[in-house]
Amino acid sequence: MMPTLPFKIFVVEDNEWYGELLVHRLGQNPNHSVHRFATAKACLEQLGEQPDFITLDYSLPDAKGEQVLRQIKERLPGVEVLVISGQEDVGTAVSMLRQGAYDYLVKDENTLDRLWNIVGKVEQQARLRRENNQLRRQIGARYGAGQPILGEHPTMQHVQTLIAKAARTTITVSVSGETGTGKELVAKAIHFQSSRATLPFVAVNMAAIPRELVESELFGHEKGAFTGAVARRVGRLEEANGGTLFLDEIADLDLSLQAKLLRVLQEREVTRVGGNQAIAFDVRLIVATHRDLLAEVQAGRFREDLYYRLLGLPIALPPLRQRGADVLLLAEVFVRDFCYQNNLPPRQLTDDARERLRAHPFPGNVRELKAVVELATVLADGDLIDGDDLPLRAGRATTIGPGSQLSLREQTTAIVQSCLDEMDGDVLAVAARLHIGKSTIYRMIQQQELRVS
Ligand SMILES: Nc1ncnc2c1ncn2[C@@H]1O[C@H](COP(=O)(O)OP(=O)(O)OP(=O)(O)O)[C@@H](O)[C@H]1O
Repeated sequence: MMPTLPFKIFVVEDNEWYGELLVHRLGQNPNHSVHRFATAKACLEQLGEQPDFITLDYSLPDAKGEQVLRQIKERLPGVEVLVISGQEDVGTAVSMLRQGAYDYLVKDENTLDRLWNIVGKVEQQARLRRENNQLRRQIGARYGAGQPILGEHPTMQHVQTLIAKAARTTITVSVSGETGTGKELVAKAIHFQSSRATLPFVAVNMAAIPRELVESELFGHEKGAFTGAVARRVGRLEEANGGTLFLDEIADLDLSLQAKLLRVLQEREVTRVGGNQAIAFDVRLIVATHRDLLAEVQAGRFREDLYYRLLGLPIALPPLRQRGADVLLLAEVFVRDFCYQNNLPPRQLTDDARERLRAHPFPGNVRELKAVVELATVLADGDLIDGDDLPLRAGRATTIGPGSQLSLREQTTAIVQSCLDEMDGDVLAVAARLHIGKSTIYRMIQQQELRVS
């Protein structure tokens, strides 16, 4: 049985006698916590208290009902607002209901009874919603939504700190890192640690959708908008409403669509393809890319204005080969989980297997490591997983030198990093050894190209 939280009601009514009457009636339910405000301003200032229900007098001394309702709905879209008016006016009633009011009552001898019934109904709906949310949270935690991000390397600890900070607000987050470094996992972690955890998490991979379909996938379309649009389709943005939209491989978005996305994000309204009605939405945006987005901007392939709109809080995931002993920690957890899920007796990595894992560059990062150790677990004959059981392919060359497939910039970073590691993070000594400016090294550290353990 879930605990019953008090049902918080705000009564906004400037007539003191009538306001107290409402407070008294609503306070007869011991589970109600009722507060009265005589002005719109006083109520709006206290919205941070997250009321569950608001009764709003249409004619307040400092604002009209429409204005107050709009401001309440902008800040707390989920709260139900009941408008109470001194006189019957069908036009006003319709307009308030259109703006999202729950109901419209005229002050008469039946108001208190009708109010009591309405509050009872809203309270029951809110309780069911809370229970539903709690169950979804539990299911989410059990079935992967709350999958932990493993890693003890300082760079990964820093990532964890940034995730926790990002989760506290709705700031846009841009995650970067090579393929398989865990960008989607980070996006999910932010979502499931945030207050939106029980609302949708919608992931869209820009690289996976045919170019001509991206627009309707994101923004939706009306029936008949184009050949093949046989029915109306809600876009992914609308689908994510209230929750989080994760746009993976954002650098693959066409320039023309970049302009449209920017407009939609700025206006917080989307119009389906072939439609003419703007639909307001509220989503937290997380974007990811394995490319250097700034370089894409410089090359003219990504709009600068969109880049700044999306940058928000940047989280850079280091490649697995730069996470030291994390590779072993991850490997052991993957082996243990795989054995458990497949009813196999527990299996251990031999020293030889551990050494080979440490030495492998893992161009496919954590995804590759997981596949490798899971296959090795299947291939191993006994309780031990030996080096020869590991299907390690000669991956992308990461060595430094003329034959390397790394870019000049990546090779430079690798050289400076290895010197930094060797010299225990002594920037001045590294600068002297490599004949480069210390500020260059500090800048690379600040931009998280280098790490100092
Ligand atoms: N730190 C980690 N701890 C545990 N599992 C991880 C970690 N990082 C990645 N994984 C796992 O590795 C796999 C790949 O992760 P994910 O899909 O998040 O990577 P990605 O960077 O989004 O990849 P891509 O660039 O190809 O889209 C997933 O199975 C994920 O659960």
